[in-house]
Amino acid sequence: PNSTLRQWIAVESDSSDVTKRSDLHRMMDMTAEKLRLIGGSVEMVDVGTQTLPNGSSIALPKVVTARFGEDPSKRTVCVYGHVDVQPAKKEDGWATDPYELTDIDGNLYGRGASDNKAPVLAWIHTVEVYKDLPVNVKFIIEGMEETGSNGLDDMIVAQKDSFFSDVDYIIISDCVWLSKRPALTYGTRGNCYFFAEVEGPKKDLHSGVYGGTVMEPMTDLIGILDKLISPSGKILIPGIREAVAHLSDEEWKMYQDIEFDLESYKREIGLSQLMYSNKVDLLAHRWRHPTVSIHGIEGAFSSPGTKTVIPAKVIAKFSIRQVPNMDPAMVEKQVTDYLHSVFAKRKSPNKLNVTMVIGAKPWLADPKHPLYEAGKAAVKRVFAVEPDLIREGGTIPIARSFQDVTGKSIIMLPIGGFDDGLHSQNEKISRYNYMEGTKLFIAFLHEVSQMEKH
Ligand SMILES: C[C@H](N)C(=O)N[C@@H](Cc1c[nH]cn1)C(=O)O
Repeated sequence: PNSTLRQWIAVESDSSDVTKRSDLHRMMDMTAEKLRLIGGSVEMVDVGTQTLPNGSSIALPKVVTARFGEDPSKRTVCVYGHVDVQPAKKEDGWATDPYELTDIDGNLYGRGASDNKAPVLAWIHTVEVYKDLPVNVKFIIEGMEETGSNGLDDMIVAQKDSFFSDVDYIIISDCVWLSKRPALTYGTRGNCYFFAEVEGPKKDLHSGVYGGTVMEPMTDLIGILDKLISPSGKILIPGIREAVAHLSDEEWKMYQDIEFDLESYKREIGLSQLMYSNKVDLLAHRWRHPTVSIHGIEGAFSSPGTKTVIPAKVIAKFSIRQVPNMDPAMVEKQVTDYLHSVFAKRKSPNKLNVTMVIGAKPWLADPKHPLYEAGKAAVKRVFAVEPDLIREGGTIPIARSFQDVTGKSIIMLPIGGFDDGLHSQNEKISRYNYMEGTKLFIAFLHEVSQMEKH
């Protein structure tokens, strides 16, 4: 099974870098080809174009759909996944080439190994090994998940009464376990991703010649970024914290019952102190409270060495993970108004422009739904343990649209390990998780076939 994964990892299908768009198109072709090879009825759906910040447009990667089986007496599940990846360069600190699958001590390293190429392949292998599928299986595989699933919302709306009409349940395996214990996931945070641009002089300036005479765009930018969140994690944007759904006693109890060791969590990420020192607070702030993260500054000097320049234009990239009952449109207004008011106090002649480029909603399911009973039974069959019922701090932008538009129930069935390093250096999936995860999917399809119709 590793040879296809090796070929897939070798494709730099980075959806955030438009210069890699031909690789992404190739990745979608390879996905379609693989599904065809194992007997699927495959389509590549054109979802239009993407408008770039400079106003030009480029083709979005096609969405791959596939169908295996059309037996009306069987249930139909739809597996969603993605084959685009986050950026990665060897110089970021990878021990191996991120685009060459490398097998070390039972771990398969490579960008996209866990997020989400191996889980997608595990589903494909699941369909491949069944001689007679116990349920009909559909696939919907996209190439823009990492940048907000551009084009997919419209496609779902358009295909609600066609592709989705006979689908009973949607399955997503694009997340990871919380610990070494297998897990079922019933919630994800959403994400509002912002660009804040501060523009000043018409070109970069020598900091010795001009420093002290001009108000610097970078100083303005750092000044306003510092007003987004306090050092203790309190979001300072008015209205954000007020919208957050209250933590119920039942939820508190669920978190309390989860086995989760803060010391190993610290060890895993290499920190001696966390924002919260008790389990419930920590899990709640990972899963069901919003947070602000600052990702980078375009236009800033970031190479090794020294450069004494005042950058003329800098663009900060930050995002707010959001939760029920926050709303992206509201967050966009709250953040934009707030940053402009903070900026105004600086009395700077520079120009601030704030734009929200991704507005993905959070998703929450009922973990008491029978689909989760099927998931528990499958986990017990393969791993001989009860799974943790968890939420995911990350975002699967399309999850909420699947729920709202199609009205179908969704389960997230992760197979990635807690330490897979998604979006980070040395991303991997273990052979154990990949192989046992495939068995889990095989068992899960059997359990779904035994479910009463809901
Ligand atoms: C959970 C999933 N594997 C993932 O990592 N998704 C991305 C999607 C995203 C959100 N904003 C931009 N991309 C994530 O949570 O960062």
